[in-house]
Amino acid sequence: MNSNSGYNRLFDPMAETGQPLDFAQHGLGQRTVGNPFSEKAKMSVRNLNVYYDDKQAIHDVSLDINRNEVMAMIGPSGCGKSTFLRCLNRMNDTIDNCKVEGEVTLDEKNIYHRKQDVVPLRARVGIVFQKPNPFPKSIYENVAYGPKIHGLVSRRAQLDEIVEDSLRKASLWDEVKDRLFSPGTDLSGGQQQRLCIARTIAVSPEVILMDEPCSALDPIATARIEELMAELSQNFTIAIVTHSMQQAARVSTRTAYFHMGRLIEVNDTRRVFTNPEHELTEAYITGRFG
Ligand SMILES: Nc1ncnc2c1ncn2[C@@H]1O[C@H](COP(=O)(O)OP(=O)(O)OP(=O)(O)O)[C@@H](O)[C@H]1O
Repeated sequence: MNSNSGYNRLFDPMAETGQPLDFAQHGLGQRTVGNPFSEKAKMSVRNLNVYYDDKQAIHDVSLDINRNEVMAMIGPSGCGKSTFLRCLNRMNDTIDNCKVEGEVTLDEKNIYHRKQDVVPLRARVGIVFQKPNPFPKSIYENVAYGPKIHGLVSRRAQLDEIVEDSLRKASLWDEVKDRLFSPGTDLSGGQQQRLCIARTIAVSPEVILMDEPCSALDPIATARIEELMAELSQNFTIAIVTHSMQQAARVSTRTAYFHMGRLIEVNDTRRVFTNPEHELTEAYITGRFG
């Protein structure tokens, strides 16, 4: 990749003009490089634009997320990763000043269709947040709540089975099996995050969204969650936003690089971290900005 003044300016877009970089002027952001599309898509996003009041946070993003893959979303702070992720299960609907345009499909059905009920949608596309947020209820109730409200069980024995199975899949069962009726909030941060993952799994989602799920955790708890992601990807489709490039490299099969609301590059994770196609991706992964 050549070094020239235009290229160098990309590393510090504010430096010369004091204005955000004009992507059109640099011929950037007109088209995502790499492989944003796939024939095995579980979810497809087309021409997504997202605004907070008049400010545009996502610009014309199109991307497919495959069945049983772990897709990592990376990029500098404020580039729109979380906004994009929240569009995948309409969590942005809960933000008053947020407007979403474009199409997002799950198994080829538009999730923004006016007849789409968001409650079953969010059971099919679950989300785990940055900060573990167990309900102020017992460990058991945290996991049992979703299956109960979604009417997935009719008998107590069935519920017990789902709770145990979900806690096992979240790699937490052995640590909590003797204290299922103590408060979820008494667990350590890492255990609470695994409890939140168990809660998400309990309603049999097809896709799990994770928004920086390890940022509040220590390295040991982080390693547990990362191992878990590899196991979960055998049964679920996972999209994860992470600030940690090491984490993206460790857990994901494909990586999407966002920059100032644009999707710059999507490629196999190994390719992104060893031989990125776009100069902006290269600048980011080599630590020249972000
Ligand atoms: N509720 C909101 N109201 C107004 N602007 C918002 C809101 N949420 C996000 N934004 C803006 O939208 C842009 C994208 O934010 P977003 O949180 O999606 O980025 P991000 O890449 O996830 O950032 P970070 O890595 O810092 O979490 C930013 O400019 C942010 O300030």
